Amino acid sequence: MAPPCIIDRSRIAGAQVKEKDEPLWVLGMMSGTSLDGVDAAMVLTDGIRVLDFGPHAFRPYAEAERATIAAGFGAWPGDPPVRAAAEVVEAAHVEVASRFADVALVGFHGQTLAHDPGGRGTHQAGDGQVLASALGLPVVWDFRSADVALGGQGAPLVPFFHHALGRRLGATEPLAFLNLGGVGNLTWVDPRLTSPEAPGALLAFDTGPANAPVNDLMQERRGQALDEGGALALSGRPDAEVIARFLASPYFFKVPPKSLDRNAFHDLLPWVAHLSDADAAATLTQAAAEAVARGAEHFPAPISRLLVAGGGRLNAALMAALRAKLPGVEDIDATGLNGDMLEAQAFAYLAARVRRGLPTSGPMTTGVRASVGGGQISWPD
Ligand SMILES: Nc1ncnc2c1ncn2[C@@H]1O[C@H](COP(=O)(O)OP(=O)(O)OP(=O)(O)O)[C@@H](O)[C@H]1O
Ligand SMILES: CC(=O)N[C@H]1[C@@H]2OC[C@@H](O2)[C@@H](O)[C@@H]1O[C@H](C)C(=O)O
Repeated sequence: MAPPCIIDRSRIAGAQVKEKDEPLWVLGMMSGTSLDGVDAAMVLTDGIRVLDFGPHAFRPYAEAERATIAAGFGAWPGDPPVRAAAEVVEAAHVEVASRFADVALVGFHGQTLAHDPGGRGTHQAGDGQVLASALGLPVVWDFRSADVALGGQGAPLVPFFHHALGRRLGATEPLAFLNLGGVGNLTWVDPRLTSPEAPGALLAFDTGPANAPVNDLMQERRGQALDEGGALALSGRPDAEVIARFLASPYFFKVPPKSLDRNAFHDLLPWVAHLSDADAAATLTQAAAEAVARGAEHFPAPISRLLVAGGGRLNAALMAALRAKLPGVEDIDATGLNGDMLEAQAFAYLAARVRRGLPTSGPMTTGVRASVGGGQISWPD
């Protein structure tokens, strides 16, 4: 059962009749591939500029909730485990959203259970109408389907937000944003171009597995969720043969835009089965950095700053491996942004774009044929 909603409803009616281009406080929520929990963050935005950042919260999944969602990995709408997974996702989001006041609009990503853009499509568990009814707020959700329907990868979607951030930071030359979640994704941005839709403004794609393989290893060998700080990886040595085999994977020879399912590199663990815990962790961590370096070869022009967001930036072994391979690697927190909340903030920004009818992806971010606005809006009953 969702807790009572404390959202200030007196403000909502006003928000809904506001001019579409007026800035709104939007609550964005993301449940990422690592299944640690729900990130929620407020952004003041008109869907073009990022004007301010508001409060944020993290709502971890309990062990039983995580197991229920994980049982739905690989499942498609209508498959038996999906209903239970979606109910957990919806309840957790309602619970965390209820902690915020003065929300005018919600951006709800949901939890990706399966992603096969060239085949069955993409599937995020969680129904935006359930949230809209429970919260009494308009909710933008189902951000990826329209892009996939038009031939796009449906991911990554954060790049239009990265473009807005590049401009907010006052950058005057190309820079890149790297997200190190369960999967990695990289966005090259030219902030001199005012619109993310302008040809040459962006190039984005998933780099490969980031934290997911090392998390899986830690779970399997040590019963731990992650390699805290990268300590285990730092005590080992990467295995060159495994790295070479990894880099021979067909994914690295695909030209971007391209995207990955969390489990796309599931076969990595058997490849390190013969290694000690430390060497296996070092190898999987190095592999994530090598994948990013391969990705950077696709940049249309050199960059001097690579801003790293996502939980992987807290892994010292991963950051050291990246710095050894690429110039300009910085923890994005050093710029004043919040590397833990970037994806949640992105879905706030994208929700504001959907509300205004603006595109959320384009040929150079998802490979979609033409710029497209994903997302549907559900209204409170
Ligand atoms: N202190 C830490 N030390 C090492 N690794 C960490 C630390 N904190 C987080 N991580 C790693 O970051 C992961 C979580 O990152 P994040 O929250 O960015 O992923 P996500 O949003 O769930 O995934 P995705 O971006 O792929 O959807 C954890 O599962 C862990 O592997
Ligand atoms: C299908 C899906 O949910 N993909 C996620 C995943 O996690 C990271 C990477 O793979 C990225 O493509 C995407 O998430 C971010 C938020 C995005 O769409 O930009």
